[in-house]
Amino acid sequence: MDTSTAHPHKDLNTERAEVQREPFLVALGERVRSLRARKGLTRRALALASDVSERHLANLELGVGNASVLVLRQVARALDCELVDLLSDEGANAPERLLIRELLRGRSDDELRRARLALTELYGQAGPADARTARIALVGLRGAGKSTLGQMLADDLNVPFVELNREIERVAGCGLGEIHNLLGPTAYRRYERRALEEAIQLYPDAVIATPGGLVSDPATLNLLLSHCYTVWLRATPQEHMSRVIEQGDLRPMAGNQEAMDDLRRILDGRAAFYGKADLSFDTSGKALGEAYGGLRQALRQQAGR
Ligand SMILES: Nc1ncnc2c1ncn2[C@@H]1O[C@H](COP(=O)(O)OP(=O)(O)O)[C@@H](O)[C@H]1O
Ligand SMILES: O=C(O)C1=C[C@@H](OP(=O)(O)O)[C@@H](O)[C@H](O)C1
Ligand SMILES: [Mg+2]
Repeated sequence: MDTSTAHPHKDLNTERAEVQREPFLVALGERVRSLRARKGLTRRALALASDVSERHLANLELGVGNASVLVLRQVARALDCELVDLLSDEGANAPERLLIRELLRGRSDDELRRARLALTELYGQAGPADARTARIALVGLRGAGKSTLGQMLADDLNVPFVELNREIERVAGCGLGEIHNLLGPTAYRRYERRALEEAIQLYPDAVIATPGGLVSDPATLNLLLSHCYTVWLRATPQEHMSRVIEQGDLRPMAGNQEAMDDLRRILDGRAAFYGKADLSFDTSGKALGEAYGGLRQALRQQAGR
């Protein structure tokens, strides 16, 4: 059937453009328009200020085309907002978020940490202060000694030792391998959070060895920091690697240099997050017994345990 007689060519194109408009680009365009209106700028004025043609800007505002990141950055600068404000509704279109962000702007890391603690308190997410030191959680990369030193510490303090990996398997009803391979990383993180919530409920007094990747989920990290006295067990990348190999995991041997580079990158990427722990303890260059003695002493001095 020849539809072109029923629908003139131009209408078909318009219709197609309507159908094909990508909702994300439409929302992006609406945010640009709304930010521009709030500033009281005409499209022409914004075009001038951002050095983007009026036509290009019109397309952007209509959600047509796909503006480059650099063009978006120019528009954001001209609107005096962050690039992310164009991309997400959590930004400049929500007045409270905007006002809070303004209060936090330029603060030091320590000031931000105090703001986080105050918010944790305000939203009832903090555990009682004394309960926090009763629950010691060890964080760090594979081979840090979380399982080994954790078990020794629990025996010494005469409290249960909780290997969170086992709790995750219990919550999921299958092995870690199955969770990763069959259900994927998002499901894994969900089980990990649920396992930690349950462990906090079940064990007021314990030593918890956490999985190395736990710090990559901010909600789970918040939960951990607010309910446990946390200790980052540190080691050099070489020692992480040699300890893991010594435990019989020969996989990293295959491409040692590549595996070493990966390990370094993972450690670099996580260090600032592991660093949020209440205590950092360096295990490198120490025999196991010596490391344990040092950890025990640091806990007595810093946490009164
Ligand atoms: N100074 C040290 N601190 C911690 N572990 C050490 C040290 N020296 C040797 N090790 C060995 O390194 C391994 C650490 O592995 P593990 O406790 O399983 O770490 P994680 O649970 O953090 O992955 C253990 O076999 C432990 O005996
Ligand atoms: O560092 C990581 O990304 C991981 C470390 C492992 O835990 P351990 O640190 O307990 O060995 C593993 O269980 C986890 O799935 C991923
Ligand atoms: Mg372990």
